[in-house]
Amino acid sequence: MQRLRTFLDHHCNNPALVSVIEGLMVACKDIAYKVQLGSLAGVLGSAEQDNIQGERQKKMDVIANDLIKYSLQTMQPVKGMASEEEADPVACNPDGEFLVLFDPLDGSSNIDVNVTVGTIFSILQSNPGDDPTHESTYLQHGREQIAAGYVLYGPSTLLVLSTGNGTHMFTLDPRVGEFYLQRESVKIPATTKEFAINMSNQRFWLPEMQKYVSDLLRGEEGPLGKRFNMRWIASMVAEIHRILTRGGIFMYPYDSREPNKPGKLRLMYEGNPMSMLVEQAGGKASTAYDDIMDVEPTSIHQRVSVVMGSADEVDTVVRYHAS
Ligand SMILES: O=P(O)(O)OC[C@H]1O[C@](O)(COP(=O)(O)O)[C@@H](O)[C@@H]1O
Ligand SMILES: [Mg+2]
Ligand SMILES: [Mg+2]
Repeated sequence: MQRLRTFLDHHCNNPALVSVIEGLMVACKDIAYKVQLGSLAGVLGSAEQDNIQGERQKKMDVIANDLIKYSLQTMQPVKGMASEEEADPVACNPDGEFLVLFDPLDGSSNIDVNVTVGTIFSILQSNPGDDPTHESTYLQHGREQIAAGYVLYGPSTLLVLSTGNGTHMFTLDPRVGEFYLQRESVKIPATTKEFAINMSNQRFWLPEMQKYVSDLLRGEEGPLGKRFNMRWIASMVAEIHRILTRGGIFMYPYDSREPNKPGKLRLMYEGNPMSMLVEQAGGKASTAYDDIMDVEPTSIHQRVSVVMGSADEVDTVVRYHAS
């Protein structure tokens, strides 16, 4: 079995990037340990405060954010960071070369019911002279990511990673504290019969999305000509992991509940890194109109409509929106 470090030494010819990924994994192993202990470590429940997005934080959102933040601040190659749980970017080493954007705990509404959550991260190259306290420093297209990944805290702790050369899965052996290669160059099947969407928002979707989902629900009797199965975990990391493992389509589209926002999920630390992992595995990632990684970033907490997974099914959704 190949250790993460050995794999990275062979597949990533950027030692500074390897050291950042390894440093992130030290923090993520600590998060995994605390998530596993749960109430025994006193980490469940609400933090009784809201984040910048007006969402109530869980204790574990704050703990995970602090663990990653403090570890990035000690890494020489990291110039700055932006997090879902931080209103503003945080400066690290002014001479660093990388910017790290992250969602410290995705799906955190699941933490109190012992369902899978995860950490999502995106790594960008910084330009010399850029100010790490300025939001504009971080506003690069998804295509410019040099690495993206997530760590899944489920029955096993997994790292799913791309440095631009395929998407690879690693499993943590908690007995020795090492990640080992589980699957190299995963491929998402182009077709699927499984979809994931929060159906309770149906009446708020655009008519095009309503039409697609209602055709899909008609199964083999409808125009899509096949019977679909549905899953909704309310944890994007867990849904994308299922899709990377066996295919499927995941959607959190625009809806009219907050008409001025393009969607619920965040572009810079949810949409973009997941899009890179999905595309590197042969899938597609769209807003229903354009590729997510081509969306022009305007703020670090920007929202985006998300349709990603099996390529043929994403194409079908885009066709419904083109007509
Ligand atoms: O509760 P809803 O509206 O179904 O939203 C679920 C979605 O929200 C998220 O939990 C948002 O992420 P956070 O938990 O990091 O805020 C996604 O993981 C998930 O897909
Ligand atoms: Mg999230
Ligand atoms: Mg989160």
